[in-house]
Amino acid sequence: MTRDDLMFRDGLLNGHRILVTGGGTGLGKVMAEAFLILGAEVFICGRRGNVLDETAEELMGQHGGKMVGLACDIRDADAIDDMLDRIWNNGGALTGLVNNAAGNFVSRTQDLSMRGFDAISNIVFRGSFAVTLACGKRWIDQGVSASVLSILATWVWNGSAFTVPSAMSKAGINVMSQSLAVEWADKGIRLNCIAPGTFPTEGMSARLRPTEGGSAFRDTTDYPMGRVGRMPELANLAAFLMSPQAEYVSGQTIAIDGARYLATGGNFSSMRSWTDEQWAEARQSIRATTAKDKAQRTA
Ligand SMILES: CCC/C=C/C(=O)SCCNC(=O)CCNC(=O)[C@H](O)C(C)(C)COP(=O)([O-])OP(=O)([O-])OC[C@H]1O[C@@H](n2cnc3c(N)ncnc32)[C@H](O)[C@@H]1OP(=O)([O-])[O-]
Ligand SMILES: NC(=O)C1=CN([C@@H]2O[C@H](COP(=O)(O)OP(=O)(O)OC[C@H]3O[C@@H](n4cnc5c(N)ncnc54)[C@H](OP(=O)(O)O)[C@@H]3O)[C@@H](O)[C@H]2O)C=CC1
Repeated sequence: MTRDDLMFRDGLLNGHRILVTGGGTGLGKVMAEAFLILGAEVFICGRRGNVLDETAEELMGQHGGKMVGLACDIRDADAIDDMLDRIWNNGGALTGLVNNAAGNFVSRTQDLSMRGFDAISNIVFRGSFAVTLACGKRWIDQGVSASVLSILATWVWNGSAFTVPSAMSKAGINVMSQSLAVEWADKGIRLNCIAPGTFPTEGMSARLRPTEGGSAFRDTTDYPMGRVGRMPELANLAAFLMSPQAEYVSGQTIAIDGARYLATGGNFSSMRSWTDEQWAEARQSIRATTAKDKAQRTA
């Protein structure tokens, strides 16, 4: 992304300190980059320390500023507290949190074990709540104003076949955000959500279109605009919601999907025609991706 991709003035986020969970890759990385360009000090967390370090180095090399990678598994409340202590003790309070980290894979629901359900919901539902709560307690104690942005999916409105644990978890975070927007409004804490349509990333393609390799998302015939999302489009919306100029916006969930959800539902219902063999192939491919990523985890 270049400076010209952003619609905001220089220094829009000067003085802000923002944590992006899952900020080492994909959408989180792009949002972290936009915040960095606009002057924020940015913290990114994830379980693969090397990925975080590479991202922080790459983006500071391109744009200057300060980005810090912190290895942390958001399923672990103690690890979250340690991470926040390190941030708070090195320069003060966060002023923003982006709940972006997620786990997901396509599966027929009858093929899921409870551990499979937990693998997703403990990151998306429990993990996002845990980080929001840990930050919220600190902000309320110290009287700090802050903005929380959670990255959902359009299926919070219509569900999503074959990604049921993710749909349930994202819907939960949607309701959390609406609830806390009211409960914490007089503390100066705002909560909003973005429901992105398709923004191709390695992490998502490998788990949601596991058998298509590089050809996933090349066919955009059922996309009303004839294309998938462009990363700077998402980054601009995120920067707007994180900026103090958006102070009166709270409790909202904004779709950015080129009207696809309105046209087609925007989810995975076409997988109803998959055979047992296709599901077995998908599962094998997803497992191989998870094993490769696990080998790099440091948290
Ligand atoms: C429009 C697009 C919207 C995008 C949304 C996104 O979120 S994109 C974001 C995409 N990015 C990411 O997802 C990034 C992060 N993702 C990850 O870390 C992994 O993909 C994770 C979510 C599996 C968690 O890892 P982990 O180390 O916690 O998990 P583990 O390996 O220990 O397995 C735990 C259980 O899950 C079971 N199970 C696993 N696969 C399948 C399957 N295909 N089928 C059925 N079950 C499956 C496995 O069998 C086991 O249960 P068992 O057998 O013991 O009863
Ligand atoms: N790409 C798309 O089209 C869409 C994406 N989304 C949402 O956007 C967000 C980003 O997805 P995307 O960029 O595509 O996928 P990625 O797989 O690139 O991003 C997920 C990130 O979350 C991190 N993460 C996963 N589990 C944990 C954990 N327990 N603790 C800390 N970090 C964790 C991963 O790092 P690590 O494995 O190192 O921990 C990774 O950096 C997700 O919330 C996703 O649901 C929503 C709609 C569409």
